[in-house]
Order: sequence, then C-alpha cells, then structure tokens
Amino acid sequence: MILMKDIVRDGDLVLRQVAKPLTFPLSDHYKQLAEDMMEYLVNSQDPKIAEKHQLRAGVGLAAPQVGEGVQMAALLVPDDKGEIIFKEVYVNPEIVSESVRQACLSEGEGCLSVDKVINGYVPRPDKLTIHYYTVDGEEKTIRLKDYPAIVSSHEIDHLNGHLFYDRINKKEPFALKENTVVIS
Ligand SMILES: O=CN(O)C[C@@H](CC1CCCC1)C(=O)N1NCCC[C@H]1C(=O)Nc1ccccn1
Ligand code: NI
Repeated sequence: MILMKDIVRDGDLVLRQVAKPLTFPLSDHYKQLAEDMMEYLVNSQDPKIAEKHQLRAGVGLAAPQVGEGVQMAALLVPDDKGEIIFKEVYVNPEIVSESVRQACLSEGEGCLSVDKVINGYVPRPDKLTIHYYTVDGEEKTIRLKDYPAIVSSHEIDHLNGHLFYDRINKKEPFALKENTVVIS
C-alpha cells in the first residue's frame, strides 16, 4: 500500500528527469506498480481510509512521484458529486494533439509532491488527444476536455520532468490569454 511517506517531494531529481518508456509485456513489478498507484488514489478518495492512513486525496499519480522513473500514471477523476468520470492507467502516454484554447482550474493547482502552496493559474490545453497503452499492452487514442484533460496534462508533465508551477506566469500569476477557459 502506497503511503504519504512513499511520495517523493520536489527537490528529488527523479521529479525533474524524463521518465523511461516501458516495454511490453510489463513485468510483474510494473503491473503491481500500476495497481498500487490506482489503489492509492482509491484509498485517498475514501474519507475513512484517507483519515486512517493520513493520505492526501489525489485524482492522479505519476510513477516518478513514487520514485519510479518510468512512463506510467494512474488517474481517478471524480465529478463534483464524487462520481468517477475517468479512471485509467496510462503507459507510455503521448499528447498527439492539443487545442490552442487553454484551460485552467479556478483555484490553481497543487501537487502531492509539492508541499508548499504556489498560487497562480496553470494554463493547459482545453482539449487534448492522448495516445497511450493500457497495462495489458492495448493501444488507445482518446480525446479529453475539461477536468480530465487538465489532470492528464498534469500527469504527463510529471513524466517529462515538469511540475505545475513551471507553467505559472512568474510576473503575473493570474494573467490569462483571452480565450482561456477557467474551470471551477
Ligand atoms: O500528480 C498528481 N498529483 O500531484 C495529485 C494532484 C493532481 C491534480 C492537481 C491539479 C490537477 C491534477 C492532486 O490530486 N491534488 N493536488 C494536491 C492536493 C489536492 C489534490 C487534489 O486535487 N485532490 C482532489 C481533487 C478533487 C477531488 C478529490 N481530490
Ligand atoms: Ni502532481
């Protein structure tokens, strides 16, 4: 079971490296890692389990955040009623196209690997097309928009050594390009 102590924090080099692609069939180690990462998200979104184990609720988790520099990320995205609207483990994900239009979360972003609060809008593509493999090696291409797209962009950034605050405008953290969608 992944706990907060297993989550690598900003400053650790693994969060700033480009993660290595995985080959198929995945070894048992990486199949287990995928399960453990998804289990963390499920546990962290369960108030009782999160309280018991002091887990910070998360909607996504990338392998480098648990010290594994490989191209794998788990996503468990709920809507504002707590219903899961997107659940997937990406292996070797690539953004094949992204909208010019940008979107950002109205409350800005945080990261389980960044302990400090960094304020500011984090502009990301409003829509994106992602090509990836499932844990079983099945190839998929999906188009996402809104919150699932934001979460996917945040996780794929982790696989390329980027953290959310890299995208905040240093001079004007709350400046926005005119056609940016603000998602609350
Ligand atoms: O790389 C992955 N991470 O760093 C975990 C992040 C990923 C999200 C941040 C912005 C887009 C993706 C994460 O989930 N959070 N960031 C830090 C604390 C809050 C938490 C969060 O937003 N929790 C949440 C939100 C809605 C419903 C339930 N829980
Ligand atoms: Ni993160």
